[in-house]
Amino acid sequence: MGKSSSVEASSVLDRVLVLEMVRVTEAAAIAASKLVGRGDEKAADAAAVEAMRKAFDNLYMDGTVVIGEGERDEAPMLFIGEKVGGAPGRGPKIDIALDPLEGTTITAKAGPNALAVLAAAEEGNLLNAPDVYMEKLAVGPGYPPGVIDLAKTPTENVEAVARAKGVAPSDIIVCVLDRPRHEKLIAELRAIGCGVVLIGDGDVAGVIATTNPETTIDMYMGSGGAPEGVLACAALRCVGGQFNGKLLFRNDDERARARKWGIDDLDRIYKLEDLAKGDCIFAATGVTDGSLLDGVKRLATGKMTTHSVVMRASSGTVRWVKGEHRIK
Ligand SMILES: O=P(O)(O)OC[C@H]1O[C@](O)(COP(=O)(O)O)[C@@H](O)[C@@H]1O
Ligand SMILES: [Mn+2]
Repeated sequence: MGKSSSVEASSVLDRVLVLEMVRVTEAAAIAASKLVGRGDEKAADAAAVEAMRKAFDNLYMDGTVVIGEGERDEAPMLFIGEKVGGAPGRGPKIDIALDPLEGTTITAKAGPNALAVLAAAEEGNLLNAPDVYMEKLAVGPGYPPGVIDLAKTPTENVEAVARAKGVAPSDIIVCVLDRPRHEKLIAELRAIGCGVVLIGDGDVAGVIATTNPETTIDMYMGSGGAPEGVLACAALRCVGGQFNGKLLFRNDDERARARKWGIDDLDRIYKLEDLAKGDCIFAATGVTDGSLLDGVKRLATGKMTTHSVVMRASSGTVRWVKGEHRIK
């Protein structure tokens, strides 16, 4: 663990068949899609979890969930530490970070950008992030290393990105989760003239949006789930971009959780490679239409379509996969 060279690490992931990961996110997205707009977040999440759990059985790997639905006592399936994959004790040892339904509320309300998501890496390469909040700061590819710095103010970060992009700070577009806790941040950004794209939920898609010029989003700022931070980092490792993240603790119980997962420095600012290092795979399937992917569509022809992406850090290959499935 940790000591293998990147060549060895790559061959470990090769054996898992990168493309097979898409079948897992497809299964979760299809299951959740039946609950789109039905107002039942829990049912949608449960459907995605169950389908993803089952789909893992078809993969030749000895997988361990390192980021999942919660701790063993609070999640019946896909809890942290759960073994997944069809070759326990035999197949390659893979760590899995997952969010079978990223955007439960979005799904319940039929909003944009709900995804089924997972990341896979060689054992030890994904941060075992506790289920606490994380302060996030991200920018897409093409900027000088270190252009963003969470130790600096939002204004300073916008100014640095604007300078590097050769535009005025007021030309910078920042994506932020629409939450009362972000009032001050939003006011600061608007005071310097930034465009603030407020999203209701789904910061995995929000962070990844910085990598796609078509979204016009330059930066991502604000706090959201730490597990979602690690998932987004796995994607940025594949397509480029920079990320800073800092765990936020609301009480001693959350601090104790972090220590339990081996996190000693509670004030650390994590960079991209601290959260997802070495080779890794990121896969996602759209549940509802969004900036990254279209959602699951049931057609009158008796077919349904899915849209997925699977990418890999070592090669930088990004594959867009359109699936056509028979409706059973
Ligand atoms: O809603 P909160 O507590 O602000 O948490 C933000 C987190 O919730 C989400 O918006 C949606 O998370 P779920 O997958 O649990 O529905 C994430 O994208 C984000 O990181
Ligand atoms: Mn989520």
